[in-house]
Amino acid sequence: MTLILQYIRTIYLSIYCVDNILLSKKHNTNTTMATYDRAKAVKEFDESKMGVKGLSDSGIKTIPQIFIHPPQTLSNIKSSSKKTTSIPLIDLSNVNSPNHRPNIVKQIKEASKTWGFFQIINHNVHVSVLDNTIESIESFHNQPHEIKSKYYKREEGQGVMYASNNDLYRTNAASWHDSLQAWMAPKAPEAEELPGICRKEILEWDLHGSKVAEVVFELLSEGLGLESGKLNELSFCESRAIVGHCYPYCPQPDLTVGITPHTDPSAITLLLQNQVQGLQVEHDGEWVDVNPVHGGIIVNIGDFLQIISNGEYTSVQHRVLANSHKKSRISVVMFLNLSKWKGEGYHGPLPELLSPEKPPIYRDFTRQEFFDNFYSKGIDTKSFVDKVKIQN
Ligand SMILES: O=C(O)CCC(=O)C(=O)O
Ligand SMILES: [Fe+2]
Repeated sequence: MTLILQYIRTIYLSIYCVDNILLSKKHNTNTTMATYDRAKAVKEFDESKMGVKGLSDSGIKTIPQIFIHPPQTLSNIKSSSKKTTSIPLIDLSNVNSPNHRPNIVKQIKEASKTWGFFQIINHNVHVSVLDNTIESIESFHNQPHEIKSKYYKREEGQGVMYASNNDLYRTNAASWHDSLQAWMAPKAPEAEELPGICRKEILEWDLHGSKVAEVVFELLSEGLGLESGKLNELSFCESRAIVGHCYPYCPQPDLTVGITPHTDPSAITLLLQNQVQGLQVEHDGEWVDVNPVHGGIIVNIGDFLQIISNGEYTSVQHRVLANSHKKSRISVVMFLNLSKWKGEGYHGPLPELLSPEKPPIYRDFTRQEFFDNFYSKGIDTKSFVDKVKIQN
């Protein structure tokens, strides 16, 4: 995923914006109109720098062809999600109480195994911090074209970016969302490049979110029967990327998607969302809605943790439907990633988890291999996990 690409190239913080032109060029979908020049249409859209929000605000009644997904992506887009089920809700209020902690660890372990997703409440971050972060991302996306377009960049490796159809989310058709992305790291000089309109709030959430992530990693370590600090030793919390998505109203939500099904390459991801529904998680072969819980923080397991936990935890596919509500859907995602620049070395299932009864189900791999993989592919497949899986 391009997150990882950025990760390779940008040690410190940057914000960027990209679109899926490059991929669109590679994956020109067949079209019934022989005259339709997809690459040209994508280029024009990109050069307009208006983003999906701009298109939506212009009052269009039909979406441009570049956003129309092939039937295979759309076939189950309307599949009714189980209304009675939802991802586990875990209350962290007594997380430091020796009486309650084992039960919380048990819940986290179970959720990470069966769902790959859970939602935490009473996590010690004031709800106003979460609300302000979401609102500031919304304000960024609501800015007039003249201001927002200054941040619009699509070349990889560039610093500041606001995104339309970020190529993190590339697929063979554009998806109906814009993003603003920030790389966070200690002493990041590029923090100055964050747009003024959401800078303060992003930095605030970065501070609190990192602490939440540390606690979650402790609980996940304990769930694996490891020392509490084991996963934090791998310093995922030092390599953070924050992405502020905006899914504006889509006039034809049955023809496109907000984000195509994918798993995250991170160790874990923290996600905030406003009250507009759209995120779905695959569970038992069905798509289940992730209902907004005010003040909740959604956590999901990424591919990297699935591998190093030797499959104890699961990185699960999720997607976002195109937004049929008039109000924009906003989500703020914090990826806690493997650090590219922390030396060389091999990764793979943690040796502490292996025994003759529990042999490794994934082989070891180098950091380079991990990053090269995400550099070269989109987010639509889970190929790295499949690639390192030991076949027997
Ligand atoms: O917007 C969302 O709720 C999901 C975003 C997501 O899956 C991602 O950025 O990887
Ligand atoms: Fe994701």
